[in-house]
Amino acid sequence: MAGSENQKFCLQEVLDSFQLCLSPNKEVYVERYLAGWRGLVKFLNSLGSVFGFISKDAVSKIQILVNFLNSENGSQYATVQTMVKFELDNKLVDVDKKGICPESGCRTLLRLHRALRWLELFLERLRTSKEDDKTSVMCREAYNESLAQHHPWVVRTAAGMAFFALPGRPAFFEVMNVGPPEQVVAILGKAVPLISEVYLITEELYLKHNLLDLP
Ligand SMILES: CCCCCCCC/C=C\CCCCCCCC(=O)N[C@@H](COP(=O)(O)O)[C@H](O)/C=C/CCCCCCCCCCCCC
Repeated sequence: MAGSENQKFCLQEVLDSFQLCLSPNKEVYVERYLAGWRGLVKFLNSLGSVFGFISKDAVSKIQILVNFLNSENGSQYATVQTMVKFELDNKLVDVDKKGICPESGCRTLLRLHRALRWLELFLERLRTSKEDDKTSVMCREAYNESLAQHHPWVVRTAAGMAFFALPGRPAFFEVMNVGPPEQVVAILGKAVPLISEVYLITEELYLKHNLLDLP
């Protein structure tokens, strides 16, 4: 993973990772899920240092999960489903909010899972946007509908300031490195349902085990 966040962004790679992260029986492979996030972090890094605090947080959460994957219990972290079962069975999750296991796999993945909902909402807005629509507005609306509800004022304020630094839609599409706008829209048309499916599978699993508000 070293240095991979600084390589050139490729949306197709991100799409492939999220596609490959679903097993035939709809389990979510953690390694592929994280590969998708690493690709997104590359994109964020290419937008400039103003997004550094966001990228740093995402990288640290990816790293926590990579450490679990590389640990002696690594095989239990192969899919989100096996991770949830393993951590719950072994009381490694702070379900009673007592401050134990503050960095469990379940709570760490939950943070990325909530961010995936932001991504889904943002990409859907981008897909249906017009040439002079503002990416900062699309990003803020998607954030307010999702992640913002889980962030304290100070994080919401910092995020809100960073959104102003987003490039306009044409420059944004260029950084996406996919081709002309019609091609960007077409690839987004594939990406959004895929991301939505991964999100829904994880959401249902977390809901079933009452894990959606882990501290
Ligand atoms: C396909 C190309 C277009 C889209 C590319 C999007 C690239 C986005 C890449 C990464 C997204 C960042 C994911 C952020 C994860 C945040 C997890 C989180 O909620 N962390 C907070 C809570 O953690 P704990 O304290 O409980 O451990 C933490 O406090 C957050 C700190 C940083 C601020 C997060 C703000 C997130 C704003 C949404 C992302 C905006 C990116 C804009 C780029 C288009």
